[in-house]
Amino acid sequence: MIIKVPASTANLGPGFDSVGMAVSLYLEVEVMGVADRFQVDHVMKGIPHDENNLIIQTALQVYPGLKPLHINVKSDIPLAHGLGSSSSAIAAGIELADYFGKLGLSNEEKVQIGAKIEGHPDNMAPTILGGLVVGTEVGHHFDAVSAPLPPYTLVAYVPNYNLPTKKARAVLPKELNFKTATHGSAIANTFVASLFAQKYNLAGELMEQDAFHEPYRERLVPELLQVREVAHQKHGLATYLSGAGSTIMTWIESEHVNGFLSGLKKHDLKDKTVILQPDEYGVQIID
Ligand SMILES: Nc1ncnc2c1ncn2[C@@H]1O[C@H](COP(=O)(O)OP(=O)(O)OP(=O)(O)O)[C@@H](O)[C@H]1O
Ligand SMILES: N[C@@H](CCO)C(=O)O
Repeated sequence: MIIKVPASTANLGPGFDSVGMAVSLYLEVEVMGVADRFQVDHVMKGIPHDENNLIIQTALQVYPGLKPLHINVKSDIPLAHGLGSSSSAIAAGIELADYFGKLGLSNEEKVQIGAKIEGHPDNMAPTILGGLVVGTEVGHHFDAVSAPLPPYTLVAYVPNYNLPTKKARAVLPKELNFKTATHGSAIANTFVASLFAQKYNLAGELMEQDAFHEPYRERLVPELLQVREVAHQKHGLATYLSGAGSTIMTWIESEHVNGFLSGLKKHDLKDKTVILQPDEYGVQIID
């Protein structure tokens, strides 16, 4: 059995902690068989190979009766770079638990469990459900609504430094004043409405008007404004900090991708770029 889990891009500007989209980079977990102790084969630096691995930790949390397994993990998702690697690992763990524990979890239950472990649902929901998802938890109940898939290619500019979510959340303010909060919320509301109405020019404009996190995180990822500037010159729809960073995401029509990539190089923005598409399927089990 192989569990195939997409990466995700969260926030999309003003949708802090509530909007995210699955994208076409993947984590694959192949179950090799039962074993005497948990064994996780992979080539990711600094990631445990035993029961301390996040995938196994999650599986054991969801189904404590899980017997030791030997699994092989392959991943294209860079760690701590704002592409939801931890949510993808957690989603894989939930699937392992569901499969071997015969738990029969619904997608909604999986999102609920994952969001609790991750702490916020904006990566978990699209990772599990696929597509572009808007969601929140109120009380102990999680609600997610899927929006139409946007007809854009995504260019991820992946700086060669990582940015753990914990560090990127530590620079956020503890409080916002009332005026900033209500205006930020109005921007986010109108942004979400424009996604559902498929009014992408308006969505693009509002994606660059976040008041909740980018103003505070810009100094951690100074390339954000530079990449955005190039995107404006090269027909990009919008550029935002993907998740907690460090990846900078640009939505752009496919015919303009090459021009944008050349523009980045010309402006000495030479870190890795990855061309992505929205993933509409979410986590999949391949028998
Ligand atoms: N495939 C994996 N196997 C085990 N642990 C993983 C795996 N992928 C990610 N992790 C854990 O998650 C951590 C990264 O989580 P973090 O929330 O900081 O960033 P991210 O999820 O990549 O980005 P963001 O949340 O901003 O989208 C890694 O340092 C590692 O501890
Ligand atoms: N919404 C989260 C995504 C990263 O996990 C943040 O921006 O901190």
